[in-house]
Amino acid sequence: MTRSVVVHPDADLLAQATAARLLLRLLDLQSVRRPVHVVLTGGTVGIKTLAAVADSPLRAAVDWSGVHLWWGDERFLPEGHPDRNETQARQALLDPLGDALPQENVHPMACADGTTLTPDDSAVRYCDELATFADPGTPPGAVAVPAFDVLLLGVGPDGHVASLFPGHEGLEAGGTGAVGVYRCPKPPPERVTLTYDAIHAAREVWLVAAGAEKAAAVGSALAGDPVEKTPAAGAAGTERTLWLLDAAAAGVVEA
Ligand SMILES: O=C1O[C@H](COP(=O)(O)O)[C@@H](O)[C@H](O)[C@H]1O
Repeated sequence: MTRSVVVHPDADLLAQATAARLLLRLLDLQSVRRPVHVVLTGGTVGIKTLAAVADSPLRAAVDWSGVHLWWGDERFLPEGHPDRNETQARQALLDPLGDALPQENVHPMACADGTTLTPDDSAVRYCDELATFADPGTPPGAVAVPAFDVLLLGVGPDGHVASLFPGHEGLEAGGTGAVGVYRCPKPPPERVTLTYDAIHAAREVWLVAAGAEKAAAVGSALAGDPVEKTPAAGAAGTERTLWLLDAAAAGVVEA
């Protein structure tokens, strides 16, 4: 597995460069395999990146009927809630893609629906969905998830990725692809997240972070601090782990 760090001048250029990188990666992948599985992230740069994908002329070169979209985590809120990562991703990218992206290729985590459905229930449903698309070659005992081609992760100022928060439940969840998490330090308190087992099944993990408030967490993760302190330190793909930063998150101080 290779790990690289790429630094861009600011958050806008980071989002545009990440979008261009993702679109070119999809084009490369589509010349060798189908379907391609991509995991989306929420968060500031994550959604900015999706908007940049929608705005790029390169988006027309991708065969979206061969792309499946998943989420790394979700805020457990009612359907259409503006704070759901899914809602924000739909507005930024999925709606602009329109019919080019078949709805059956879109795999959101189940919403709070006003019944007794819990984040745990939503996670169980997601595990079932993940298992449906798992590689036939998944070894016995490994979690049944697709070998995601690109898994995008935002990084919180506290070093959280997906909804894996420092010192919080979910960090130790193993043997399953997704879990419900409760009492999260960042609102909303109830969420659903992929586990490290699912993240580690990805071929490529791309961590995107912008802003000086992320610099300490990024530095800690790159230094290899324990995941209990900095969950981002534990995010890695089987083939490649790519850190995509703006200068402020990289701790670059202007002279
Ligand atoms: O709550 C979340 O936050 C993180 C990071 O968000 P940011 O706004 O600080 O960039 C995000 O990666 C995650 O998907 C989301 O649910």
